Amino acid sequence: MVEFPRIAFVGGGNMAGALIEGLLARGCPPSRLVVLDVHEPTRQKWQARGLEVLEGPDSSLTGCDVWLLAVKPQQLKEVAQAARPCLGSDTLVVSIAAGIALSSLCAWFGTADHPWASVIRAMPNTPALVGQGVTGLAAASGVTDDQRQLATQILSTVGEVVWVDSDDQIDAVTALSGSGPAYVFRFIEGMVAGGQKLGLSAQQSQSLAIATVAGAARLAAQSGDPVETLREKVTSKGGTTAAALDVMQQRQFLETLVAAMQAAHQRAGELSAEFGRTEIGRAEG
Ligand SMILES: NC(=O)C1=CN([C@@H]2O[C@H](COP(=O)(O)OP(=O)(O)OC[C@H]3O[C@@H](n4cnc5c(N)ncnc54)[C@H](O)[C@@H]3O)[C@@H](O)[C@H]2O)C=CC1
Ligand SMILES: O=C(O)[C@@H]1CCC=N1
Repeated sequence: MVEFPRIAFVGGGNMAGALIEGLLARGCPPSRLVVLDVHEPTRQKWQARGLEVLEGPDSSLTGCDVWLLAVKPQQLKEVAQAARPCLGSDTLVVSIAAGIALSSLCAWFGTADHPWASVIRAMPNTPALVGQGVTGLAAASGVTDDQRQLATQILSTVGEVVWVDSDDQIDAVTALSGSGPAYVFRFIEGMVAGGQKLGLSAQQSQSLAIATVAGAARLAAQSGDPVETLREKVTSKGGTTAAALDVMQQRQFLETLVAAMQAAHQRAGELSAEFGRTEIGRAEG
């Protein structure tokens, strides 16, 4: 990125932290970043890193090119209502909140008659913290190509970006890669527990499990082979891997994973129904 845009993080918690650390690690000057957070220790933490911090919306927000909304879905509507008067004429609003639809965001930042056009929904994940994230993005119909490029530039500082065609698909992205690191961590926990049961120490099991997951992911990314082929290459006929995979199949490992993702997807829809109502834009429009 030639020049970093000025970005306001609305909510400076875990996920904003992953993105901020990623941006800083990639050379974004702290002076380009603003954090608005109601929690004083969080503000102090970012202030100590050289960022401008705000307790509530003010004109500093108006001067930012991008607002990156990183509060909980439950808080977003109220936050939008409070911050809306500070929008600049060209502010790009990027929300990472799970489940909150583009149509709600456009209504909250604009009015029922004139929804805010410049809204992007993004779903990053926590490996952003180490520059290995992946973010799914969908844009409201009024977003310009330059604004898409701006969002791509920001999120690609912390990993890959994948644009999808519709808002609905962001709920699927959430269930796959947004929540996905937790599935992988659970998988590693299981491998560590298994290693210990078989006589390895916790530390040995953890080193072996993490390196195996990281190495297998890299092989899948770099090899030209489909993952099915890679799996088959590990699995000798009548060997140890086949014995393990048989148990996984008997215990419906794949079906369990798919059902878990469906539950995450369903929860995204519920968050939208519970917290994505659009009355603010109507009432004040
Ligand atoms: N944790 C994850 O892996 C991912 C989370 N997300 C989304 O990111 C968003 C944030 O999640 P986390 O960072 O995990 O939550 P968090 O609880 O760590 O951060 C939320 C922050 O918002 C602040 N806050 C609360 N009310 C506020 C207000 N009225 N004005 C300003 N700041 C306020 C809190 O003090 C806190 O620092 C959520 O919407 C979540 O759906 C998206 C992708 C991945
Ligand atoms: O659990 C959640 O709701 C958020 C969204 C994706 C990851 N964490």
